[in-house]
Amino acid sequence: MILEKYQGCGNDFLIADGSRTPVIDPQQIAALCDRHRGFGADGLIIARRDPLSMELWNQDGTRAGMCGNGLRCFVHHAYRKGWIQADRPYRIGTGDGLRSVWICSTEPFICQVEAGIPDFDAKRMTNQPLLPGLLHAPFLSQQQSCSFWLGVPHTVLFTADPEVISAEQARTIGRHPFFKEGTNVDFVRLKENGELQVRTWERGVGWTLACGTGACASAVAAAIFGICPLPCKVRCPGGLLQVKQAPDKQCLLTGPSVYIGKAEVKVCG
Ligand SMILES: N[C@H](CCC[C@H](N)C(=O)O)C(=O)O
Repeated sequence: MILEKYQGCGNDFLIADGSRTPVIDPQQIAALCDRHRGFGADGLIIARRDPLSMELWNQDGTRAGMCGNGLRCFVHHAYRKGWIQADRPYRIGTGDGLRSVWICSTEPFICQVEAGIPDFDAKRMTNQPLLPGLLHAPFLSQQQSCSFWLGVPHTVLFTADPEVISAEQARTIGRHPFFKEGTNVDFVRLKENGELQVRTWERGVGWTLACGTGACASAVAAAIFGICPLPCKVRCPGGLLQVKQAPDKQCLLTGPSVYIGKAEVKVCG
């Protein structure tokens, strides 16, 4: 099996061609993504040409419906393979529905993707009976935060310094039983230069250098709380992403991606 590696702002993915890849199980995916005993990546994407679609697996072998940076890396891969051209938009199937994508430039490779329409229905996030309105997880009562679906579950917390949060603190929120499928957790601060600083603890991974849907969720939450308007720039530990929102509320994520190289691996079934 051939694996090709890409990264978008340091969120890195192994991409396997779905038409040639043998069936790989979650344990094999976790082994390939292991940073010490495998190739190392935040996730593995099974890419298909006909119809254009991607399937995302997290580093720990769990499945996720959507991934903003993974979709940007998929677009880069599809362009390199000649599956798509740079002159028009395409629709890509994901586990959370179809998404439009546009290539902005090829050297460096920059594309814009639809990350998702925020869904504020609390029932997507929790089975707990709640009052209508923006979901604020009750166990986070001391912090300015909200939880909603944006392709995958997100909880955005505004904090004085995202860098000082421990993995333990983040994991406690991300795996809290209040959330029926867990949640990605985005720690956010408005910088003096107007950018949003975002550090994301991802479900199935841990801290990542960037999270595309997390950048969008953070920007949407910042606009709701009146912290900064959209469009905005999101500074992740691994680079800069741009987020805007279309009139239909679809979040549009723009950023760079880099092709790293390929590896051949024998998967024993
Ligand atoms: N890194 C991704 C999100 C992956 C989602 C995953 N960690 C989950 O929800 O299980 C992004 O750029 O949007």
